Amino acid sequence: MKDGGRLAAAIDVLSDIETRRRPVQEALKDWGASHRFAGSGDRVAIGNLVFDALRHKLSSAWKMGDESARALVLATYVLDWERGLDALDSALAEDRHAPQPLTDDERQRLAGPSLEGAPDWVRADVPEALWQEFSAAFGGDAIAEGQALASRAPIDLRVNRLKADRDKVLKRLSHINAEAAPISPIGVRIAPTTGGGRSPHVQAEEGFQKGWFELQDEGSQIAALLARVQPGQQVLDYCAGGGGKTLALAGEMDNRGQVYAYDADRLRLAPIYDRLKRAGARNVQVRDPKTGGLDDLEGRMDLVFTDAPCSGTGVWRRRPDSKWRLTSNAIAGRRQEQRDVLDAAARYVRDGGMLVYVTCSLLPGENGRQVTDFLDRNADFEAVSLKPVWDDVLGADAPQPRFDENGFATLSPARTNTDGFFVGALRRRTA
Ligand SMILES: C[S@@+](CC[C@H](N)C(=O)[O-])C[C@H]1O[C@@H](n2cnc3c(N)ncnc32)[C@H](O)[C@@H]1O
Repeated sequence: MKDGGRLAAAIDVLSDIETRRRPVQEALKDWGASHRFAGSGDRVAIGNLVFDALRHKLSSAWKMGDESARALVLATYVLDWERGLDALDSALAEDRHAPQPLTDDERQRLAGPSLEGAPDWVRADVPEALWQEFSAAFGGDAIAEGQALASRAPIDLRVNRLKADRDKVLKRLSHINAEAAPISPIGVRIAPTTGGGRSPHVQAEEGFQKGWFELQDEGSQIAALLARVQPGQQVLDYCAGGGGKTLALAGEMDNRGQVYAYDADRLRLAPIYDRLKRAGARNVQVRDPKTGGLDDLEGRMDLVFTDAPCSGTGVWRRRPDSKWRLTSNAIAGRRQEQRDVLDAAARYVRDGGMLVYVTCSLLPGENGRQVTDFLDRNADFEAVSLKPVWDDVLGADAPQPRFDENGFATLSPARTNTDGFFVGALRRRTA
């Protein structure tokens, strides 16, 4: 396919997503199934156009004076991909499957794109309904944070210390330009592609199959490292889901001690079994909510890790469609779940043990406020500053997250070049 056909396809897929409110991957898959002649390079380019158009939906619509799928895709090609107007004219002219030629208005807007007069949330590409809370979190940096959340994310890998070290993984992945991640001592990073570029398929690498590394954003790795788990400890991962954090915690324990992986939704736990096997993590016991309760763990855990359900505002780089779907009802629902999770998880912490609360949200109501409300309800817990832990585990010279007055940490794309994560640490006071 030529660029004209790819542009037309991206417009079709984006219209499908917008009009039928379909998940991006599903709409792309359907398009692929009904256009079998398209090569894999075409599919990648079309997918990239759609994802990038969603990332910059508000600012592109403002520049174009039009929020149609056509306007968003053309703006992505000319402005975000920096192909320019001449390339677009050729693409539209050379292919009979291409979209209609540019109108005078479109040409004018693409030639001199302007955000003049645009409100801050449009400049930041953050939904208007969330702007008040989002900007309260970041003050003068809010627009820069929104823009960083609208960029492409790198591929981050976590080296599994049970089976490999970072040098070994870097050597094996040098052909895909893997580099040491800037903050996590066990992180490996592959820079994001640009334009229609294809990301390497790291799961096809021998090192992945052998369990030397896992796909995991650097922010997620850091959240687990800040819990500072030690070999020999008793650990409960209370919202284990598919096991991303469980594996990261187990990777620090040298197969000594015990990790209990629990989730209220047994279907979410399903992938954990294969992942644990591949990683060689032998000290993890999965507790299925249907068959294995947690009563025997009450008051016994050195660390309870709660990677709570959240709005996912911190991972908009990777799931730009979720940004435009978020409703205030959904966020209110997550907040209630977070409160329930904290109250339930706290029961398992021993005297002097730690409760670590994590979200991939950047909204204060799901983060610091949730934890301080918990502290108000539970006088037997106290906040523990993560600042000294950060300096000790990651180095005082490493880029710093935002620390609030309790020493809770907020990582973000603009600040730490990671996904957005909140980490708060609490200790149960000794009697
Ligand atoms: C952010 S996800 C966990 C991701 C996972 N830790 C990882 O790193 O791959 C949040 C999880 O919390 C679970 N959850 C929600 N409410 C819960 C509850 N009351 N008790 C336990 N788990 C709960 C959800 O099923 C979901 O899998």
